[in-house]
Amino acid sequence: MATTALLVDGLNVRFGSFQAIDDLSLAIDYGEVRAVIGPNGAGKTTLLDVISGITRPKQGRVIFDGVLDITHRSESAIARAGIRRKFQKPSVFEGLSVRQHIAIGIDVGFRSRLDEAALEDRIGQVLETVGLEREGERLAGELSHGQKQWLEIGMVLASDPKVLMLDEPVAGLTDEETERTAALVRSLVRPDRAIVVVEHDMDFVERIADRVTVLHEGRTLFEGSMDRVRADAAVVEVYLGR
Ligand SMILES: Nc1ncnc2c1ncn2[C@@H]1O[C@H](COP(=O)(O)OP(=O)(O)OP(=O)(O)O)[C@@H](O)[C@H]1O
Repeated sequence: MATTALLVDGLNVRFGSFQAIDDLSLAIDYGEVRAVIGPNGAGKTTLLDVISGITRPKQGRVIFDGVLDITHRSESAIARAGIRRKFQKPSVFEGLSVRQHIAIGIDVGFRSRLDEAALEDRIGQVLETVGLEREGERLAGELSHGQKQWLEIGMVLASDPKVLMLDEPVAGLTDEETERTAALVRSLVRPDRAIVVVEHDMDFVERIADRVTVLHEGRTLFEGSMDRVRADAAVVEVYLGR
């Protein structure tokens, strides 16, 4: 198995005359939690958009699993390949139950390999993983903000992704919910999975990240452990010191 889950190579994204991603290269390994941090407008969400096939780069490539060039694949093909994302804004279906959400997250290809009992088992496992095993029959609209975030993480987990991308998973959560989310993210680490998290909450990042990539103006400003990130003068100058 390749050790590199995602290789981003010489990526450039422009919006009109604005260079959102500027010759960015980085490698994210299986088995790690990688946090991507940086000031507003640094290009973090744009990077996730390119990896998930929503935004087309002007130049550069994204290679998945060592061999598969996903740069010009469709969003659905990239998702089917095993790259899943939780978006920044919670977007649950208020009138559907928690279980129904997880069933939706188990994609058709995966589902066709499961009989009814196996499907129910899978839904139960996912609910237990995200701590919603007692909420299965509730409508998503009745959940707290934190529970909605965990439900969305459950939806992306349901198909057993190789790459899991979480865009601001603790925005708006209480301290206790943030702590639970950190424990949840760490529980999802596996040797054959890479987890990429974009987040502004630095204490949360410190709890979850094996390595941190600091973006600034579409480029990598620094990469390393959170300790080293906190000690880097340039990072303090453009981001942490603010
Ligand atoms: N579709 C678009 N058209 C024009 N400009 C865009 C588009 N998408 C993003 N941008 C601009 O590109 C820059 C990078 O945006 P991006 O959302 O990637 O930043 P970010 O690092 O995720 O910031 P934040 O922390 O605020 O979410 C921003 O200045 C943004 O306004």
